Amino acid sequence: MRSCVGTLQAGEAYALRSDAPPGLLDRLSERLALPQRLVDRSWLRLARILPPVQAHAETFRTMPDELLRRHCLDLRRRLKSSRLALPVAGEAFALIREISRRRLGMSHFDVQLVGGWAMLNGMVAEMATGEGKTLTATLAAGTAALSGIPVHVITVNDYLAGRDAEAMRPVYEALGLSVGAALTGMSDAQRRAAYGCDVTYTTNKQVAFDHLRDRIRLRHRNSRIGLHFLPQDQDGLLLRGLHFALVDEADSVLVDEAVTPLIISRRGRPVYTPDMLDTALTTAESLRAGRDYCLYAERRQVELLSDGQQFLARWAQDTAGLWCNTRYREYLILQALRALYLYQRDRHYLVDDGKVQIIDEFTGRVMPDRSWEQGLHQLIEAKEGCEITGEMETLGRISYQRFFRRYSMLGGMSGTLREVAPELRAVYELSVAAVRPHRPNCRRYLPVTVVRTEAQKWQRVLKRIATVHDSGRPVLVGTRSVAASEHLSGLLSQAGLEHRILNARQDVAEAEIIALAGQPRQITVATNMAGRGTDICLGPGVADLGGLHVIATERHEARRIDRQLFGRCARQGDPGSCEEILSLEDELVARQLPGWLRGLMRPLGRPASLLMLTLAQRRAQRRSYRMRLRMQKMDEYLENVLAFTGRLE
Ligand SMILES: Nc1ncnc2c1ncn2[C@@H]1O[C@H](COP(=O)(O)OP(=O)(O)OP(=O)(O)O)[C@@H](O)[C@H]1O
Repeated sequence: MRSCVGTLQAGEAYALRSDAPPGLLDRLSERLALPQRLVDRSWLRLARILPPVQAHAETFRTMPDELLRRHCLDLRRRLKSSRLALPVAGEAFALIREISRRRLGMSHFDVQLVGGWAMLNGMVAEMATGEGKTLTATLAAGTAALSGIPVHVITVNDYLAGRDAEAMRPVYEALGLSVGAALTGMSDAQRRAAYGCDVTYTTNKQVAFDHLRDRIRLRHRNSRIGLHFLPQDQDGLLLRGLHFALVDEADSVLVDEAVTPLIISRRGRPVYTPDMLDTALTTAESLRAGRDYCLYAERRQVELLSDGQQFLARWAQDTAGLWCNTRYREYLILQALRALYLYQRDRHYLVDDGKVQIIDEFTGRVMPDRSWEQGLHQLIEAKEGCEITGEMETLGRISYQRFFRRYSMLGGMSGTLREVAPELRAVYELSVAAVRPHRPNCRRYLPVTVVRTEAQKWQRVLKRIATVHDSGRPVLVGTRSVAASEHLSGLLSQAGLEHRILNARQDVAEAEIIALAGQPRQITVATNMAGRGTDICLGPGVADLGGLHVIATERHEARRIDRQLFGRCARQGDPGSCEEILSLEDELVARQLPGWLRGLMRPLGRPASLLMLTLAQRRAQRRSYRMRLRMQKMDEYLENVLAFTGRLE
């Protein structure tokens, strides 16, 4: 086996592609392109991988292990010289398939071969949830790595990255390839070793931060020539450059998460004293909504009205110091209003061990290193009675859009890509290939239930859980916040229904909870942590009873995320069912639709309620899209401005 550690050598290039933003034509095509047009035409072209794989299948099947290993060495040489051309790549796919059959007991299906070929050709493969993307990725990652290209397999969280690296390790090792995982909490040396492997499993946050750290270290040699001739002492670098990235859950990583720039910062001294923060909070509390200020929950913004400004001006006459400065005073009070009314404990953040920890809205996990900017974090700390930390000072900044454009080769996969196909094309020059399912999907969608109040909703949910539980089937209930999952857990305990709960507060036993979630009569309540990527295997006899039943208790900002939750059931042709039990008091509706519209439509019954929910979701999706565009423009602006004043990485 090859050595696992291969840090960057002096004189070796730190591979990087130009990250120039897309031009006018790309933007135009994003506006005009219909998702379907981008998606479907590729199937026939991609299916050309099947004949060469079949041609080698029989030979490899009868080859003893030792001979297969020797053949592997020969193939590596030919892959390098052929630059991943179809016949040799087909042979590599056949070899990986045979090794996977021997080591994992799973032989890639034809549709997975097509998916793997799409990824190797720089496309994102849309394969339905449960179609086996983890195994499919070994084809593209293994073939590229055999040809000498370092591969990063990138996913959304540490649990999935670690799980996939371990699950697929036997295949890579039998191919003579080293495999590592670069995860949160590892030392620099451990992560460097992981990036030195032929195939590295990691998360988008980890790899982008590590690249940003490298760039900060290389700040004085940002030119492409400078990166080609690294001096001897550059062994402090973590990565070997950005060669080939295979992005799992590509819509989440490349689209949803692209609204937040990655910032490396260092904790500075506190800007505000605890007294100042307390004063800001008590003064903000004495203002009245509607008269002094207006809350815009969907944008998480507050506007100070003229009555509020006058009230603060009068109040400031009796104070001293910075409060006498109008701009400063109004700014801090606005931040205090946001901290008080727009950021909720157990929904947007947790208080753990006396610290405020932000919850990632998409993954449901805590982000231990993150903090809000411009006094907001400190105001929330004061609100919760925590110790006040210092403000963060920015050392380096990069957007995901810019980061992923720097890979020499980019491919990916997800179950939910259609809606974002034009955006992927315009921003990353990626096309989507729709891969057919291996077996027809047996998922049953039960009718949506919409009730008026939250209390009614939880009663319905409880009733449904009890009914499905009595039938012997396992149930997975998805909630949008830690608070909601704990509320439902309380109700279940009162009703004497044994259950398990998976959320940002209780993530230690994640693998064990997931392993049990498909067993007969099991009830699992989970936030988004049990969304993407989670593979719930059915226990004995469960398929005969109808498989896993999924209940969604709230809609997400994007329909794609709801579909990911439904995708936990009915995988690989298994039976399974899902339903939504929603209320008109759910946050999505309250945030996205004005009160008058909700009042007008409420008496009109179920069709109007459903329409409201769809409208609310559409508005939220459009808003996120606009935010991403703004983020991209901001990125371009910063790049232009900093070209004169010094770069931020
Ligand atoms: N070729 C195969 N033969 C047998 N089982 C397979 C094969 N491919 C995948 N599986 C099984 O199918 C299940 C689903 O696989 P996996 O979790 O990779 O799906 P996925 O497409 O990544 O799902 P999601 O979209 O939810 O992330 C796993 O239990 C896996 O072992």
